[in-house]
Amino acid sequence: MNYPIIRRPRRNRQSEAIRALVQETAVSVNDLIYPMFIMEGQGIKSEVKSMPGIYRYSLDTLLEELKEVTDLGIKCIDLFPNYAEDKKDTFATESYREGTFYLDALKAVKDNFPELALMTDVAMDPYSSDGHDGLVKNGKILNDETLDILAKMAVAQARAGADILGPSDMMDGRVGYIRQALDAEGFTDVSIMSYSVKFASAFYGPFRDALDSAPRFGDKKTYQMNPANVREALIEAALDYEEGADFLMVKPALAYLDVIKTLNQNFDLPIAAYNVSGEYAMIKAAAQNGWLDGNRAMLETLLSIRRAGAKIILTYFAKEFALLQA
Ligand SMILES: NCc1[nH]cc(CCC(=O)O)c1CC(=O)O
Repeated sequence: MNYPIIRRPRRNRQSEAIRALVQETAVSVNDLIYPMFIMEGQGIKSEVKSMPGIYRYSLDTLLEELKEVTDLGIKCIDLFPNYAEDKKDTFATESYREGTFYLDALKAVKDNFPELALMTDVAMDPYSSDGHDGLVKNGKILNDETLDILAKMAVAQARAGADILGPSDMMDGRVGYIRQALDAEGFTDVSIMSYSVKFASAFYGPFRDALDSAPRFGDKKTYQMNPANVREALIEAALDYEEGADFLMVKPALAYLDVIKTLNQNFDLPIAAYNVSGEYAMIKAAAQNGWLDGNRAMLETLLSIRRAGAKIILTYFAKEFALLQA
């Protein structure tokens, strides 16, 4: 046969060395934020059932774990508190009261690991007896009344040493409101990574197990976005940009790679994506059953999120990824 093949893309795939030369995207441990869970107590390391390899720590065991995590080169963690049911109330009072185990833990983490960038979540759900991200009245989630609580929470977390605050509540106007509250208290250097485009997703299930924070009634569809929408994502992102966010986040990641790409093309701020609990659980479950190669699926997943345009990935795989590189 005499058909002339002029362009042979396979030439650029013929060896490991050449493949490395032409590789367009890479994942580095520098890109990763490791979400971790803390609870009150001592000597606790309790595995989250739906998230194999992920634990709820008490402060003492968390500090031990952080030694390992930081030695592996992880530079940022996002610390979520698990509150006992009897500490929760309508107003999420524990989220900003001085001397709570969580705020004290933030201080301790910062004292012990001053180089570590410490991120926190700003939303009412782990502290709310209604399990919602905002204040509930007569079955409705109130927007403007929630902002006051979020601002108190944000200032308390900043005071405790948080470097990056992650408003994950999806109330309107919260980034600007929190920015103003932080600046008024002198925390002009504390960053805001806004959960700008957060969808009402089934993939948060395991996280809500970890924190016992599932909504007690209804769902989150009046504040989290409809998974069908991407043009609306531009509105949310533009508002957060104007209100002073330092990073824009898309959450979840895998079912929303097009949204990540759209944001990356339209905004010059660093784009983050949250590879959420359900996305982690799916790969873990399949790997445990021997249905796929967990490490390869992890690497491919992280790479796809970077390729879509996220510079930063919040992922429960952070430690495993770092261990593989080490
Ligand atoms: N507002 C709280 C919050 N912050 C991060 C997640 C989910 C993270 C994950 O699934 O890994 C949630 C849950 C939710 O909105 O219901």
